[in-house]
Amino acid sequence: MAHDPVLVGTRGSALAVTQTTTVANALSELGGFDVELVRVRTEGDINRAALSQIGGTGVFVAALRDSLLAGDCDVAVHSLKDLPTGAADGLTIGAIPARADVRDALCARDGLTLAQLPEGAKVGTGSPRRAAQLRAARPDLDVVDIRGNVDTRLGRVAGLIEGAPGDLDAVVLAAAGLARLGRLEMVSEFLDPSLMLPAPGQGALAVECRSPDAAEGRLSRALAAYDNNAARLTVTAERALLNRLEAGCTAPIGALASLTETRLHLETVVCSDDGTRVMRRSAATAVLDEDGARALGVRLAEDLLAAGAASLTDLAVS
Ligand SMILES: NCc1[nH]cc(CCC(=O)O)c1CC(=O)O
Repeated sequence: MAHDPVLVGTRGSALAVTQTTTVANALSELGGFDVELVRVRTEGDINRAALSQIGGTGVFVAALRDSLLAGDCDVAVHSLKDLPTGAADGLTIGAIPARADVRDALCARDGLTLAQLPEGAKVGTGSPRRAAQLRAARPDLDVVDIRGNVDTRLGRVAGLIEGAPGDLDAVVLAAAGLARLGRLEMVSEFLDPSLMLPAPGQGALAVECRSPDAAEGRLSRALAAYDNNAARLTVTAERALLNRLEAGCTAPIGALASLTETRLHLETVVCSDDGTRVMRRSAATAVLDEDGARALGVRLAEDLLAAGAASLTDLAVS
């Protein structure tokens, strides 16, 4: 070998390894280099306490970033929705590949849809955003707070996974994660974004690298070729909105941008935790570059704040 392999950092969960393998193979193909996976154990994987007690989902990201900065890996692959919106010193997002299905999916017993779930049905989710929108759509549901990886969650649904003692009627998970794990057959309904607006960045991956490495060399060429313009613009708008609201990935906030040939459109929802109050807004721009996307997100966030969004949930707004 003329060159060392490019080291690709990943969390150890089945979903993370699947995602990272896809990314590593694509980069290898585009850049004509060998790749090697580096598994990084994160505090979020080791400590099963409530995420809010150990510093939010940022704990999944911090160890990967440390590993990048220490030179233990050359790129790290994250689920974009788990990546805090603030910049990390010395690091940059080198590529955002084409986005997978952005929707949330209901995985219910007996193939039931949301409308078909019986009154008072128990639906599991660990996400305040999903909980609030579920309650808004079906105030009678018993929304149960759950944690764990995708298979653990699916195992909580009665009769869904053989041998698992299901105690819930349904769970809500990201369609993208289920697809990557080959678990789409568990889905009883793909939830329309008009009912369940996804998390900012849902369905997208981020390939993070050291800032200088994004600018030159074999890795930068592969990253630039792997980057997808529609994914980058939509995710940039969604994250700019979240950032301006100074909210993290655990806030009851949904956002989804879409790109046509002439416009970038952004829709958002802010909910009270109990789902009794819901504020939905949208905006669009004809400026189809990253600055335009960022400006759109900021403008829509400010529109929300002016309309009193901070009274719905705990936004640390300035
Ligand atoms: N917070 C966990 C997480 N982070 C990314 C995904 C997979 C889907 C995606 O890439 O958005 C999931 C699982 C889920 O929400 O069901």
